[in-house]
Amino acid sequence: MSVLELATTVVALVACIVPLPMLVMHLVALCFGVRFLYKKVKMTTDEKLPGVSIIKPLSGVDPNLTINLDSFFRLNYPLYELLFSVEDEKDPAILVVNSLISNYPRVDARLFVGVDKVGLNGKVNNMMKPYKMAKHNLLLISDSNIKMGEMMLKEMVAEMTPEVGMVLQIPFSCTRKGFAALYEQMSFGTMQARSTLNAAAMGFTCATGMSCLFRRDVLDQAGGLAPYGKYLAEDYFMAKAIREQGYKVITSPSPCLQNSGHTSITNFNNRLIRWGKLRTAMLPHLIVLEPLSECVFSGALLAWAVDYLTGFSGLTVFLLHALVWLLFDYCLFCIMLVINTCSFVIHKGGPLRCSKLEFLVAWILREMMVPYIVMKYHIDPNISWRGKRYRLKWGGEIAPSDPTTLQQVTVSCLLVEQFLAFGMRRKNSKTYVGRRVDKTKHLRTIGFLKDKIWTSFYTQQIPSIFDNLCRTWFKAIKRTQQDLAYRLLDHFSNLEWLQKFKIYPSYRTFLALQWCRLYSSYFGTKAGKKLNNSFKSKDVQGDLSVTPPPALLQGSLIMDAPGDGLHLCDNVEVTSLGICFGHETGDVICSNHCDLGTKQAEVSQSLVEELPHRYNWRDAKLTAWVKHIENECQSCPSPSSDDRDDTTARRAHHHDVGHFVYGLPCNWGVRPACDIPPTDLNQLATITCYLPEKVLQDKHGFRVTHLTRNNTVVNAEWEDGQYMFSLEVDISMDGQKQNDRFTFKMYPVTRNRTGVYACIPEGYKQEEVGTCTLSLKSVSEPSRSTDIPNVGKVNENEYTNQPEYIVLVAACCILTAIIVIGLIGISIYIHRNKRKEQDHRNNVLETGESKTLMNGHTKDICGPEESKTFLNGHTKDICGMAPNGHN
Ligand SMILES: CCCCCCCC/C=C\CCCCCCCC(=O)N[C@@H](CO[C@@H]1OC[C@@H](O)[C@H](O)[C@H]1O)[C@H](O)/C=C/CCCCCCCCCCCCC
Ligand SMILES: O=c1ccn([C@@H]2O[C@H](COP(=O)(O)OP(=O)(O)O)[C@@H](O)[C@H]2O)c(=O)[nH]1
Repeated sequence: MSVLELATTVVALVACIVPLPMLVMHLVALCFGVRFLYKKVKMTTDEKLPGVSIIKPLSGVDPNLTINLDSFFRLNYPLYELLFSVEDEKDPAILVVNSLISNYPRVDARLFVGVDKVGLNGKVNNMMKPYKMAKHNLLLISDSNIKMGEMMLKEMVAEMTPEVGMVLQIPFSCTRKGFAALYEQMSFGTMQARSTLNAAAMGFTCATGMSCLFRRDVLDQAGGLAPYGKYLAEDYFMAKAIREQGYKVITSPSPCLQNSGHTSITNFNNRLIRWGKLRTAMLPHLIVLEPLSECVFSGALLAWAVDYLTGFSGLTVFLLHALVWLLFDYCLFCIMLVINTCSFVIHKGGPLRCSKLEFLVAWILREMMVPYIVMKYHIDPNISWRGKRYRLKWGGEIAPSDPTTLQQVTVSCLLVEQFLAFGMRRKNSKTYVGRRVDKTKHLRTIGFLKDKIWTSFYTQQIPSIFDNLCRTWFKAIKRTQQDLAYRLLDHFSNLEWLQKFKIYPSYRTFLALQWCRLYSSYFGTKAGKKLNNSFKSKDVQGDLSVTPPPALLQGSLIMDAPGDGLHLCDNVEVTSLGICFGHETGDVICSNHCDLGTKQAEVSQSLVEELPHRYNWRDAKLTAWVKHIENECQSCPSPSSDDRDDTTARRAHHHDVGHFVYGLPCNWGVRPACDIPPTDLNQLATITCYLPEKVLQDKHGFRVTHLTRNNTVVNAEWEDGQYMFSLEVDISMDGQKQNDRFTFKMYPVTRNRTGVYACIPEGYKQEEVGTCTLSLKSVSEPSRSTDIPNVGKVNENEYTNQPEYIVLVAACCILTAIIVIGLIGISIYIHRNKRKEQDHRNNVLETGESKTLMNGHTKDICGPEESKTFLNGHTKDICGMAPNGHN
């Protein structure tokens, strides 16, 4: 046996052992899980309970934020205070918190705005103010996406015995609608639960800071909260410090229920990738241990080892291993559902909320994702978290990340916006950068203007690509669109030159987003990168991020090819247009931003007629069109006197004229309307208000009224340049105000909530607005049982018939089929090779090439068994074949 063979055999033997600790881990998780999660907690009487300060660091809103925060106002605990904190005064979460605080005047709750920067970790910075101001010694840090059961705080405090310094909740998640939510819950209920339960059983510090209660004085002895700002996994290091003070860190039997309103598989995988990066940076041995603790890797290793050592089919071993693993995971998941998720009623051995098939599909999908996730978190040390980017160092400390902080992203958007608005001309040259890329499929150059004008992107054929990229981009910086829009809006408002465009304030947000969309898709392309580089090249003078240098402002420009805006958003149609005139001084005056008002339909029509020709315009046609617009603009009233500069306009030459055309929502002048799709009882309803752009431009407030009960459920007032919302407790903002519409979520839908609604802007009468009706999809209410309230009950069909789910099932089936076929193919190939080898050996024997055999030399022909036969002088059955070729 060669050294290599020997080494391989040793590795194979070790590989055979790997599943054993995993088997132990599975068993420990099951046994400990049953014993631990079902244990009866000894509660202290209310009078003896210590006060608790609950810190809720918030950053942005999601559809479930109101329900999640609301659960903290309803805790069954005698003495506690709620300390909310946000970094940014423009954070929409402020609206949610304020409305809850006013709904629960008897709960001691405060909101802190602004951070105390003690490091790079945004969460720690955000928590510093409440940490300093907390009244009680027991502190509970609880993430924004956590929904708390009424009794959970008591349960956690009950575990806080004198020798304990920190009590953690095992991460789990609420049962929510959709396959992505099942995927998330299944992942927490299997792989993560296995590790955390094992860690708890064996006394490891497996701190997850989503929900952790600790003694402030103990942490203060270790320097307080501030030192943890330098880590991203502050939870792990805080737990470590508490242990080092001689206190125990233990786990509470009630899992922490994450209940984010945005569930998507990609989002969740990105979270896993982020966490994986943190764990392996602070505990490098997990680089090896984590993959080994995954079914796919340990199964593959075992399959190979068994095949190598015994020749037994690796595929069979792999599938059997996966089957056993699946059964363990299934049992653990059932155990984790000990809490009838989110109804907060102990429900022993809770049933699966999905069919076994759905569980299987989610499980297979997760297992198939594992190699991708593991690979991803080893590739890139940069981390994006809630709009901030960090670079991880070994040991767990963080540094500012390489490029693309939010600031830079914003600036890049701005670059595009300037690029779009002003065209891009190299200094002292007639060549426009845009021409270099006009051959790509994303771009078109308006025929005859080619030499002068760089046109915008051709979006007609790729709106969905734009959308996807845009979404990815927003996700990457972990900001809601609304959130980002606020920032951009802010940024835009400060640009003097942009103000000259007189873009309606409410509409700027939309434009900002569209520009960013363009940015994200365009600079993602090869051509875009080139272009981006030329932006940076020294050919271009001036600091583009501030104000365009005069040299760039001269000449023709076009902001958007006529009609392109139409395709960026479903409900947008070109109704407003203006003309920018190049001025002798190099300044740009964009005048005649004409409110087309009643002419809207007419002008839209004329544009629509132009659309087919828009890339083949002749000079004369353009001139005619410009004239037409000018005439239109002269005849319509301007919104304000400084809005027009007709003198300059008329002075300008046509070749200096560029057109900017942008879309306004179709319902510029139409009456306000709303929409509520039919919803099941106890489920989530979506109320969408469609407000005419005019209303938004004039900064009217509006209210959503439940006409059937004559009750206003949402009140939006325009204050300090933004809408301030007062929402009923079961209503939350969707967080995605789109252009002319606002979406609100109502949860849970009760019978009282059904009926007719209207979104009524200030100054409108009820009769002037459209109404919509919240009706129930299914009439029958889910059955109630006495011991298990139906709050957490999920409709049996909840997971089915969803496109995402069906696509995933299909994808899983196809992938599984490919893998199985692939493995079978490999097995057949190996088998055939073995057969060939065998045949070859036999041939060798037959043709007598191996005369050595007769002399008793056996090497190189057969294995040891056959050799023996030969040595014994038997000529039969050598290598399974008689020398004469017969068996
Ligand atoms: C051959 C068998 C070997 C077995 C090896 C076991 C490998 C363990 C595998 C996975 C560990 C999973 C740990 C679960 C935690 C998952 C969540 C997570 O990673 N959270 C981190 C980040 O949390 C967020 O950070 C920002 C903060 O603000 C947020 O609020 C947080 O939620 C968090 O930092 C995690 C810390 C725990 C790391 C310790 C992991 C040690 C696990 C050892 C368990 C081994 C037990 C079995 C031993 C045989
Ligand atoms: O820069 C940040 C990042 C996070 N958080 C808060 O930290 C908590 C955890 O954030 P997230 O849910 O994104 O973390 P995850 O659980 O995904 O690790 C939430 O309450 C956030 O509002 C914050 O205040 N500022």
